[in-house]
Amino acid sequence: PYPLDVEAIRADFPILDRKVGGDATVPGEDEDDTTPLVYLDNAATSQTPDQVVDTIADYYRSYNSNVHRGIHQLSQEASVAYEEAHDRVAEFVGAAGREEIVFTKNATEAENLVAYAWGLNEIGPGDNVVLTQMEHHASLVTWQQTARKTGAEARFIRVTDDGRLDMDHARELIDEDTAMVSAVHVSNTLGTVNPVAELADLAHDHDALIFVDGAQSVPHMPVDVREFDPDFFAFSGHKMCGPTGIGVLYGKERLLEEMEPYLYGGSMIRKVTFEETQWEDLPWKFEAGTPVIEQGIALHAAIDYLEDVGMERVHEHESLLARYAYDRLSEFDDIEIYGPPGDERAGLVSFNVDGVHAHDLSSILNEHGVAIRAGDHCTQPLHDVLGAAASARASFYVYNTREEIDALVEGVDDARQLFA
Ligand SMILES: Cc1ncc(COP(=O)(O)O)c(CNc2co[nH]c2=O)c1O
Repeated sequence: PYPLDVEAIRADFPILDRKVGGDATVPGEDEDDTTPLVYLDNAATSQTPDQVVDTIADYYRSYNSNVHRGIHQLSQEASVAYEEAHDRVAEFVGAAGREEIVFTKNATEAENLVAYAWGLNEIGPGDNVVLTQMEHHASLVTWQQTARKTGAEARFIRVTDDGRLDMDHARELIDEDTAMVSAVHVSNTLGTVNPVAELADLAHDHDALIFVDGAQSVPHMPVDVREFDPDFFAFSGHKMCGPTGIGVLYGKERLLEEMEPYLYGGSMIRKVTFEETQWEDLPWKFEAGTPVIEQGIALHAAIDYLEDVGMERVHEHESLLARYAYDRLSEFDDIEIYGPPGDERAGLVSFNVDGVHAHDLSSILNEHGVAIRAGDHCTQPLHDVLGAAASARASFYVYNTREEIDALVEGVDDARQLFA
């Protein structure tokens, strides 16, 4: 049995009834020799339930308007919905309120916002920024380039052979010259869940800030920033049943208040004269121009959907699938699985099959209707550490089943036979 009602959840995602392969290019057309879709690429992007799609359609059908309280009913309705979406996100991650929640277009932009609006002004020669070897490019490249521009040193906490952070090395690297620690909460390649509370304590003990990348944690487990006290925290709506085009930056109000905006224009101002400009209150100061209105309202609906399922149950379900996938793939002695053991990881498994390039494996799996990700998962330096140019990654969500993992394993076995 599963900790959640998978069949009821699957009914909310019509895309999961898709047939792929054969000559079906769109549903309903000639569906001979096609196979049912098995969607196992959720770390890249999740699917979107009817409840969220309906929310988007309803917005455009009945109260689409620009926000910031135009003097007409549609704008009032859209403004309230957009502002309340910030309140809902704040509640979901344990923030104090909407003034600590900035909507961006994705998690990558959230990282860049802090690098530009805080990093370029606060980091200088002699400082260092401490990252980890398992960072996604959204944080690794952003802080690597910020260090380069400011004359600071970029340091990288080592990953151990079983895919965990080397915390002794972290204690060595984080010192009195550390300005920022930027660490991924859950690795999108290894599935490792990092000790972010311990990292935050290390940073704060040295008067450094910490930015935690929550893109792979917020969608998959209960997250409360009050439990690990990050100064900044980022995630994306499209990985958590929401639409593309929205990310979230959580920042401590005190820090966001002190920071200068780095995108200027309408909506983010209170008063403009030819000589000077006064900024709008938080969080609007960091939301220049027409914001991600529909996306914010849809993210609110996505959070309602996930909370209705229950984040504890989401986490339990994915842990069960991760263990099952890890155990099934471990049956083959020519498969290398990256990251910690099956019972100590988030809901994804990256691996390689001896003699089969990840891209070839992915295309063979596609013929089986199985969608995984193959490549470097925007963690190229980590793949250098792993000694692999690419890896295959299966990643799970609330609507996946053990039978879908069996289909994955069957396709992997076919590929092994083909290339053996
Ligand atoms: C840990 C992590 N951080 C940041 C990002 C960036 O999120 P975005 O700004 O919404 O793109 C991703 C997306 N990861 C992936 C995107 O596609 N495959 C992936 O593994 C991620 O997994």
